[in-house]
Amino acid sequence: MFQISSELKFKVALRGDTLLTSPRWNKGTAFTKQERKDFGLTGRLPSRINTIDEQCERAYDQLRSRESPIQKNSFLQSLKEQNWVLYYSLLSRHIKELTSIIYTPTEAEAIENYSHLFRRSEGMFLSFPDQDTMEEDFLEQTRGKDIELIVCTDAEAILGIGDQGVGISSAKSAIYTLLAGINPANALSVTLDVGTDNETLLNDHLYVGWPSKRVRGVEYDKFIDKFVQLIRKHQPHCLLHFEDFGVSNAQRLLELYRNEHSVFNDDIQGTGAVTLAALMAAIGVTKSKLADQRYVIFGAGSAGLGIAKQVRDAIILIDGVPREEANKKFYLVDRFGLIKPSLGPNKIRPALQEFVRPDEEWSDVPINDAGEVELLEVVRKVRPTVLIGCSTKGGAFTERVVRTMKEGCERPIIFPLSNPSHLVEVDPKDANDWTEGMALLATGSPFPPTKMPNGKDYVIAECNNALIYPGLGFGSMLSQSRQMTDGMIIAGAQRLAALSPALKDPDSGLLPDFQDGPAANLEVAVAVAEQAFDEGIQGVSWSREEVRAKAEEKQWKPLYGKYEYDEQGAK
Ligand SMILES: NC(=O)c1ccc[n+]([C@@H]2O[C@H](COP(=O)([O-])OP(=O)(O)OC[C@H]3O[C@@H](n4cnc5c(N)ncnc54)[C@H](O)[C@@H]3O)[C@@H](O)[C@H]2O)c1
Ligand SMILES: O=C(O)C[C@H](O)C(=O)O
Ligand SMILES: [Mg+2]
Repeated sequence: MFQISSELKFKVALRGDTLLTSPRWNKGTAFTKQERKDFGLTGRLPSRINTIDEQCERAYDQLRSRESPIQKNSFLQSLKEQNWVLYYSLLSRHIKELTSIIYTPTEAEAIENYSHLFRRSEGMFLSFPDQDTMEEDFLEQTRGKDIELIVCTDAEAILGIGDQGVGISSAKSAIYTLLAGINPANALSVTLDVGTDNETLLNDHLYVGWPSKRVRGVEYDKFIDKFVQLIRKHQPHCLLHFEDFGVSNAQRLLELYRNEHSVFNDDIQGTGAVTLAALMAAIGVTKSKLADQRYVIFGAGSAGLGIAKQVRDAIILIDGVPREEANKKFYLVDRFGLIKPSLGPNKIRPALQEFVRPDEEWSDVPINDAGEVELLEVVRKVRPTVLIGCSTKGGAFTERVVRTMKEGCERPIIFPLSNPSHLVEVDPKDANDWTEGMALLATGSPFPPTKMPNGKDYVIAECNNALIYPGLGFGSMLSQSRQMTDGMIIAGAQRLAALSPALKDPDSGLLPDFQDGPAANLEVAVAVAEQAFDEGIQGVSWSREEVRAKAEEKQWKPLYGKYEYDEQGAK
């Protein structure tokens, strides 16, 4: 339980209703008698003074009275708008249960219904038609603030549910606070509204975003560039986290900006890192090496390519395999089947080039009516030891695919990572049954444990980038590195893999449980910051030995401090 710390003291300049309606400073019934007097609250609050424990108990009771996950999500969203300490304190007490409510999978439903559930805006909205005032609008909200983190999205590829216009995903930023202790006052989520191609939204008169087709091409690039340059100018030290951009922009934008600023693409790098950690744990169980695996990746979008590159880089670094040879261990399959040259340039993004398989290799393999090599045929020929799904195609790993894979290897490593839950490529229970309990499994959304043939529970690891991106980001913010390098990301993944419960008990989950997300992300952050020192790119004056202490000291905790009224104080 959190204690009220007598050490935390704040000078606050808000009074009365403005204080009660500030989620950052509001304490509700926890304001002390003295504070009520000093801040003009005595007549505005009922008499009894509650502790944070009592407030959490009340809020949890109210939450439980909501039946469906989306109702609970709305309740928690309101709570966040009222009182940050109470919101994060409640989440911290029930991390596993409530992460699935504020984040994956329930957030998908909240995002899809964003315009209808809309009550109060959160974060920043920068809309294409208002780009002339972008700088003023940005400064209006950020002037005088120390913004350490900006999570931005253009919402073209939200989870696996596609283009959601301004269906904001502020949960990513909340997870930074919950799992890595980023001060919510120093974080900002930004929606870059460049329109939407989602017809349902365009035809919905309650849609709150800019009701226009998506801007693309040069105009889009200029708009994004204006935003990035604004950040470089006014918040040069902040981490810029890109989330859920469309496949044609995600990798491109990352490459464009990653050497200029501390930029991070979660779907590419966060997913690559958490999947690498889960794979390291899996090969720890099978006592093999990353370089010994044959990888089939189904869905060659941001996540699929991010995973391929991350694992390939680890094979080079850890197993000492040359790049060309490492590339050959991967088989990428997308909506047009196996990625091979005869698909033509329109179906192969330039970023995929390194992983294109030669046509000759497949001349003896059956093709479908469209001339494509389907997943089942790839699995038959390759006999993969690792099968990863990030395709948004629920159920794509059919019984035949899974059983065929099992024929080719003793312990198939199967990670159906598409979110939300209904898009999972295979239900882990089925994958477990079809492989007689031999599969090593991890999913993107949370799933309950499944039974092994011996009656034991098998824990399904949640291989979601939330288990690592808060730590990666925190490590970079802590060390004030101007870049998030590949070395920093691999260091974070290795640290997470070392925490795998499966290394002690092979029937345990491949990754730490989400309940342990804060501890895991702290370890990741420490590893990342230490690596920044090793690479000599830290921007701080303290030493590498102090990393852990500095990390612990910097973490924001959901605690009420003592307030003193001061006209020059915080607002
Ligand atoms: N577990 C995690 O941490 C995590 C992280 C990122 C993404 N994801 C999930 O992975 C999925 C993809 O995300 P993304 O960011 O890469 O999206 P994306 O749009 O960049 O990529 C999706 C890819 O899947 C392909 N695809 C679509 N339909 C297909 C089909 N029927 N068969 C084969 N391929 C098909 C698309 O052509 C595209 O290349 C989403 O469901 C997302 O929620 C999970
Ligand atoms: O948001 C998530 O749950 C993970 C990932 O970023 C995704 O796009 O699915
Ligand atoms: Mg994402």
